[in-house]
Amino acid sequence: MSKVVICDHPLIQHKLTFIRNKETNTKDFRELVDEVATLMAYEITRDVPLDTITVETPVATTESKVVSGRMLGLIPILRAGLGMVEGMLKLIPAAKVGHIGLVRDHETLQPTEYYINLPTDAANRQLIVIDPMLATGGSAIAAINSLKKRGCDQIRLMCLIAAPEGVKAVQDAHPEIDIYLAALDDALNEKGYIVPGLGDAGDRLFGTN
Ligand SMILES: O=P(O)(O)OC[C@H]1O[C@H](OP(=O)(O)OP(=O)(O)O)[C@H](O)[C@@H]1O
Ligand SMILES: O=c1cc[nH]c(=O)[nH]1
Ligand SMILES: [Mg+2]
Repeated sequence: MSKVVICDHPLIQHKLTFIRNKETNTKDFRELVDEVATLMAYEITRDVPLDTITVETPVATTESKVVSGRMLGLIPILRAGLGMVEGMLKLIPAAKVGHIGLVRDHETLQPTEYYINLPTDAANRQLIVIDPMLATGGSAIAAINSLKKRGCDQIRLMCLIAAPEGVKAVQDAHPEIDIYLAALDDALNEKGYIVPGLGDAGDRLFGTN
């Protein structure tokens, strides 16, 4: 079974409080999501393989580490996943970015894919699917299905906030996928929103609705 990692660094938990607060305006919300994405990028890349190279310091020649040639790819789920991309690229500037557009029907909660554009070498990359919200899990599962259909098999999932229902659904559908979260919340409400959550991530990021 995969692991679920809660990135509970104090700075992440602090910023998440302001992200949750309904009084936080769009500009601050966007900046905070960006900052938390940077901090989570640090955690999700903790196990990337390293190579050893020789480097000359002003004092001596020494062996030192660099991130190995293994390539990363970021796959934000549109729209809300976009809010986390720049923050991650600050730490992983060489990553390529692919996009999957999914929208969840407000009544049925079923996701529909309306767009996909991946790096041509996506199947050779370690991919990180990014979405602030893991609610029923339908969108994350659909995104991972889409990636697997195109030959990608190195995939992990990164979300700000998840409901237990969403975590279980992803684990049932894709048991090998590791999930990185800033918080695991209590439940879903009758409208499919995470409680306590943060509301509609896309609307809060882009000022819609
Ligand atoms: O786990 P699920 O039940 O599938 O719900 C989570 C999805 O819902 C939201 O997207 P939404 O459909 O609102 O699209 P948007 O990002 O364009 O607002 C969110 O960003 C996730 O993609
Ligand atoms: O709470 C939720 C659930 C799904 N999508 C959101 O943006 N928020
Ligand atoms: Mg939305």
